[in-house]
Amino acid sequence: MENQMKTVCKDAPDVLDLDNSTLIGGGGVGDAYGEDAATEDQTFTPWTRVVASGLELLRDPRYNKGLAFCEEERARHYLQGLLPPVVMSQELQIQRILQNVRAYETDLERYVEVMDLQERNERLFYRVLIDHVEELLPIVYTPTVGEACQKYGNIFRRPHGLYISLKDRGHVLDCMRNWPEPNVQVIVVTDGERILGLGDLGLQGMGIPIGKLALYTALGGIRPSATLPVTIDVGTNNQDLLDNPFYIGLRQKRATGKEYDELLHEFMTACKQAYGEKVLVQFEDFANHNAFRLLAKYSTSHLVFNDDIQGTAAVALAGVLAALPLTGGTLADHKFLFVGAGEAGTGIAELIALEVSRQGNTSLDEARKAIYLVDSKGLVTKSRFDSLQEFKKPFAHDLKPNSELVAIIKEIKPTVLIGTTGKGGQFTQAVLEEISSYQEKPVVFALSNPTTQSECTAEQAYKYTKGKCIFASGSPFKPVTHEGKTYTIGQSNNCYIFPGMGLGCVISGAIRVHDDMFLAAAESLAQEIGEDHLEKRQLYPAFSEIRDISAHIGAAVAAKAYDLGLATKLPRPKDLLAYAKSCMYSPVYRPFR
Ligand SMILES: NC(=O)C1=CN([C@@H]2O[C@H](COP(=O)(O)OP(=O)(O)OC[C@H]3O[C@@H](n4cnc5c(N)ncnc54)[C@H](OP(=O)(O)O)[C@@H]3O)[C@@H](O)[C@H]2O)C=CC1
Ligand SMILES: CC(=O)C(=O)O
Ligand SMILES: [Mg+2]
Repeated sequence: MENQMKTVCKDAPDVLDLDNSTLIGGGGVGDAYGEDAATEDQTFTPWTRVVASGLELLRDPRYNKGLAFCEEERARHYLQGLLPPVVMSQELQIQRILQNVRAYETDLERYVEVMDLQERNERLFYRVLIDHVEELLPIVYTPTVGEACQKYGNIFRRPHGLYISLKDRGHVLDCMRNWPEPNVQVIVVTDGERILGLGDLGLQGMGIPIGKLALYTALGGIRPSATLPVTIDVGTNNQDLLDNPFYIGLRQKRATGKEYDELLHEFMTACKQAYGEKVLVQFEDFANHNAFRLLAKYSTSHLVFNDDIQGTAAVALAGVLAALPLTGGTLADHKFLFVGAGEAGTGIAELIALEVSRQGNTSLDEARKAIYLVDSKGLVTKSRFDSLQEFKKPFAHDLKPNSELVAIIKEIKPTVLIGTTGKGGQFTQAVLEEISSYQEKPVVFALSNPTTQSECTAEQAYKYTKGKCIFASGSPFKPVTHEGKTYTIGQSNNCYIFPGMGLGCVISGAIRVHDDMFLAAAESLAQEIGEDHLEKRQLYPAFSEIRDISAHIGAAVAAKAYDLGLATKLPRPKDLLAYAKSCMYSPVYRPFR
């Protein structure tokens, strides 16, 4: 039985590791409950292990099987009379759930239904999600999760995850200790300031860490009990939310400066205190003025990465690598134009430059020369150097200022156009016509999420380039038929990367995340694309294959961690892929004794 125990008393031992029946943080050997270690003037916690039964069992989502409890289990666990007489297989339960989900009129209703299931019967939730991932990913993830975050206060039913606010300063660790799971391995944390391309949603951004971690489990096989979604509430500058009576966060403007930094630091420190050195912390949907500096600050002391900067970089690089057989040439033969020069844009730009420099044995600066950025003020040029944010400076070119995208494309003639603006519709008809006027097979990625913020739709991309482009998007689009040929739209979304990245870190016991681990993840993902995919211009594999793909990515990431001396799980398994697969959580019902 997984234990639910936690330290609630200052004088009691710090961390219980009941799997090993040893005490970490004080006390004698085998003194798992801290009784011997406590002196007479200290209080200690009277720990008990309880076996869930009866209604408690039915109400515990980790163990509940609903109507799937068999007769013997019902008898043994005091469930008789608490359930209707029918015993239903998990397969039939899945069919019933799907029928209900499909009957709703809106995707938001489907979201509420599916997330309710997560709160009721965790294994059934993951079984349905894994077996029907292509249908349900757009519900639990982009685009629907965006709408859910916008309306989170209104659809709020039960708390899920950890809410840490400015009010908790000085006792963040206590908040973390209130979380019932002692063996957390992956934390996804946001402060809600840049939720997808929807801006500042404050505490309502919580839907994102919850959704991302559901994918860590469903796509990457991380145990649900090892995942912890966190939202740090420092207020919001979204006036509509502040005025909304149903808003669930602090009703104040965002804290900044020292106040912000101290809370974040307390949180980062508490992560390690509560879960040890090797807990993976994924920064998610922070605004870029915090994202880059938090990543720089904590990447040398913690196992952290920023999904929007680094995860996105790996998935986009994988897509470009996969497109090379169609475009011809090598990565170094391409010229890249990024429209949107923030976390996603410059993150991808840097990883592409790193890959080019590795492949060609050239310097990073040399590789960056083929990469151009456009931000809200126009082309990133040397003339703007002094006022540019640090992360844009390496890509400033000696060109004249220009804020007109078609004119910029005319001048630079990129072969790869990548949108990461968070602003829908930037790839207009004129933009798409221009890039296809000189390029036989332009690569066009519209990466902004959710669908409403996409730089163009898949249909527009194929229509305005007259079927020439090789297109991918951040949110899902249905296949497009243009002049009799049907194109499958690959979803260039970091959800292809972070589950495998997490798996790789966990199975190797990695202590730090290194850029080479993202290169390894990108190369592994690109290898999944074969001629049959390229025939349909599909740059990413089907999500139905994703668990196997995550295992491959996990093995590649772990291998890199071992090669770099960053892995602590020794000896290194001989067959990392088999090991990765063997570690993955599977949500089949377990028989209870
Ligand atoms: N597909 C995927 O996996 C991912 C997609 N994304 C999506 O990418 C988008 C951006 O995210 P992120 O990079 O973190 O956000 P940032 O805020 O860090 O960056 C946005 C960038 O877009 C620029 N911009 C805004 N409006 C325009 C415009 N009209 N023309 C040109 N540039 C413009 C901004 O300019 P300025 O610097 O001047 O403000 C900024 O450089 C979001 O929609 C997000 O959902 C993000 C991560 C992963
Ligand atoms: C996918 C993602 O992380 C984003 O849009 O922010
Ligand atoms: Mg994100």
